[in-house]
Amino acid sequence: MPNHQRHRLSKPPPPHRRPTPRLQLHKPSMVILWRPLAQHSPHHRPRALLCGQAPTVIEPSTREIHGFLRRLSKNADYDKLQKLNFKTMFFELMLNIIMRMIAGKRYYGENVENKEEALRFRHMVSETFYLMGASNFADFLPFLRWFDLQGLERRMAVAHKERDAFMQGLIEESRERARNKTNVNEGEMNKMESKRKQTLLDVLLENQVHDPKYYTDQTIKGIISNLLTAGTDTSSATMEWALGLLVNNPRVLKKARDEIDSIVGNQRLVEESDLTNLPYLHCVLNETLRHYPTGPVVIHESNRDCAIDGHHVPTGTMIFLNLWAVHRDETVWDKPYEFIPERFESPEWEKDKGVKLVPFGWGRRRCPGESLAWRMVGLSLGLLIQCFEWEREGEEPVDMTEGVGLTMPRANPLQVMYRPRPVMKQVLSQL
Ligand code: HEM
Repeated sequence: MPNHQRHRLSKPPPPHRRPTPRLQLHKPSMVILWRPLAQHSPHHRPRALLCGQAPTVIEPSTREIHGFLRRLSKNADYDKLQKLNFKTMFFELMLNIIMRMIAGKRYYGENVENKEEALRFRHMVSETFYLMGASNFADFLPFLRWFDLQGLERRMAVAHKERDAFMQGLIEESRERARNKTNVNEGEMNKMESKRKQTLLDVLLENQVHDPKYYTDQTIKGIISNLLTAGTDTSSATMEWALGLLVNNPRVLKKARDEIDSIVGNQRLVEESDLTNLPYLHCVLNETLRHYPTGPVVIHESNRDCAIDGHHVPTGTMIFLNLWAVHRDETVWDKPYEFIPERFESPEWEKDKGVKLVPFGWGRRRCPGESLAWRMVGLSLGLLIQCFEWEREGEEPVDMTEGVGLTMPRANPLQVMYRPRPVMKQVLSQL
């Protein structure tokens, strides 16, 4: 940790008053500690929503990923490698998956139902993500807020209003559908239901009926916004890093493909239920998230006095945890800068799980979307490996420079050579 940051830690109290250390962190993992901090409410949070609603999630995401494969293979040449610039492709894929889960809608790519609504959504997303990553001088010198020199405060207010109106529109639509459902007879209802799966919004509005004080419209809008902002960028950036790493490491790519070929074969596509039988793919994802944790800095607050590395940390201290540094700590990892998925194959690794590798954070604020991320990213990556050949453009490795942003974006869009695998031609033609 740089000295200018270290001196901000308060001095440890005398040994007899030192509390037992609660956070066991390696040196480079601590960045900044300071206090005090505005209290946030530890109110009950509906974590179970992401784990418990699996059936509504799986099917739309699989369909969405199949659509993505179709687009990649449609006009591709099976005999010749061609260049592919991913630009925002994975980001749009993840947004479509998550919006299908939330509201049964997709706003990117082919067959978008409501073009005008899609345009509004896309504008809202690009503005939100821009503002999330923008550096506001007023955060460091609060009096500057009065002048709003960068115009960010005004833009944030406008964006918030637009987002709120958009989300409220989705809530009203879902509410209207629920109302119609209660007004039709059973036969008609079965027909309607077979067309449309229950969405997360439907579930949240059902909860509102039972617990209106907690599930207000405001809370529901907050939950949706949170899922959209926390779940899309992180997952799509992980996909981009994973594919870049694989293209730069053909040995690993081949091993992952051999595993898929031997377990799943070439007569059908990888399915979500296959993921548990593909341990090497799992290792590849672990190693990707070790190199590029797409939530690289996690912010927690100490809820009681504790000690970190001998320094007293009082209650209410805001703690910045640098996961990127934890994952590259030479005292913890063997050859931390090399891409070696095999390191997660050793039985030793089982003991260190959740201690050395923490891309989803830990504790009660740990990422609630972890299992969804594993399924979305694991399935997408598995299918890309199964269906296509991937190579770098020339002799030079794919550029892996890290850009600036909250979720460790690439500095430059991922650009690789690809072609559909001839052995998968029949399966791909049926998509
Ligand atoms: C590879 C993909 C992902 C990574 C690396 C990731 C990583 C993280 C990390 C590091 C945190 C902070 C945890 C902490 O404070 O200890 C977090 C929080 C969160 N994540 Fe994820 N995440 C991913 C995907 C998702 C997905 C798919 C969703 C849901 C759609 C999601 C929803 C959330 C939410 C709502 C929070 C905030 C939790 C809170 O504040 O208590 N994440 N994520």
